[in-house]
Amino acid sequence: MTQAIDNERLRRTMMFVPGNNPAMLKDAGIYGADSIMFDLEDAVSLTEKDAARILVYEALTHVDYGKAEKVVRINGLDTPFYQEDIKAMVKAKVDVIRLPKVESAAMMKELEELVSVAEKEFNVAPGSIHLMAAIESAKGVLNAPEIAAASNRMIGIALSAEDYTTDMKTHRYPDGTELEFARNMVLHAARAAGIAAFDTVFTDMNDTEGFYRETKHIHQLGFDGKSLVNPRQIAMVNQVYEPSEKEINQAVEVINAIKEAKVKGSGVISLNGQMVDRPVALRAQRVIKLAEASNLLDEEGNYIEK
Ligand SMILES: CC(C)(COP(=O)(O)OP(=O)(O)OC[C@H]1O[C@@H](n2cnc3c(N)ncnc32)[C@H](O)[C@@H]1OP(=O)(O)O)[C@@H](O)C(=O)NCCC(=O)NCCSC(=O)C[C@@](O)(CC(=O)O)C(=O)O
Ligand SMILES: [Mg+2]
Repeated sequence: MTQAIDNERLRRTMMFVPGNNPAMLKDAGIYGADSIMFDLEDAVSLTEKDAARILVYEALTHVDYGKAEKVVRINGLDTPFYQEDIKAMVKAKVDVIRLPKVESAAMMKELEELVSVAEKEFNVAPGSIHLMAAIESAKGVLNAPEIAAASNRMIGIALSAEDYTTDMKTHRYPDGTELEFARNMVLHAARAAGIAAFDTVFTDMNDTEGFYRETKHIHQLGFDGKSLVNPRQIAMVNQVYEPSEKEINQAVEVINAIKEAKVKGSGVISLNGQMVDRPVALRAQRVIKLAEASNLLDEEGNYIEK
């Protein structure tokens, strides 16, 4: 049985941390990323795979990462490393295992099976380790809907544009046109399966303007957040996802109107002449969650200026 997945959890920022870098592993929790993604795959050279696995295991079992969600990107199913990776990460009770280069639901099912076996072997609560898939090829994009629905352990799927654009025989352009189809497929597949959607990494640390433009774009599309490679990117993503004063005040009004209607036993709510229905209420709840994460609400739940 899978343990409950918090689909409303904020996952704006999922920061890669190379698994072979002890200093980065030790400090990864201080930057305030919603999720920390320890990497055993492409940030680690072939000769360091075993050492990185041990380092990440030690970090997961000894370092306090506070409220951050702990994710590990293991090596792919076409490598000699993934079985040992799965065993070690399950034993360390990581929150989420991210499988790279996923092209089919069968790959996620294979991962699920191995995780279940490891949970038994290491006496870890059955169903407590959650999963996510990285979509990095044309085949993966076309199969995104079945991948997203492959397991009830899934928390989300992510687009990985560096490998994807290579597979598509192109590269990344500033306007991102080459990613639009993939972004929309990943997003729709995630939403249809009721899980989170993560946009790809942005690798030019000096192009702040380009990073801001891309983050605004994926926020508008509806992504939950982005994979990141550097702590300097966290504040900008949080800023883009921060609701405005107007949005917060409207959300507070909606939530208060719903509370009032409940007290009166009324099912239909009218706010300033507008009917408030379920989608409006759900959007308001998300705005409140984002406002809380940005410390923009006081104890009574009203907007406070920073
Ligand atoms: C980019 C750069 C070299 C820049 O270095 P810089 O030296 O200029 O960084 P600075 O800003 O100066 O660092 C200031 C302070 O922050 C510390 N710090 C920096 N980065 C930190 C971090 N990540 N975690 C914790 N700590 C960190 C640093 O140690 C220093 O600490 P201190 O000395 O104490 O002040 C560095 O960030 C870095 O290595 N990033 C991770 C790269 C990585 O993981 N790549 C693989 C994942 S992508 C991939 O595989 C493609 C993909 O698969 C993706 C998909 O699937 O989505 C696809 O296909 O698309
Ligand atoms: Mg990749």
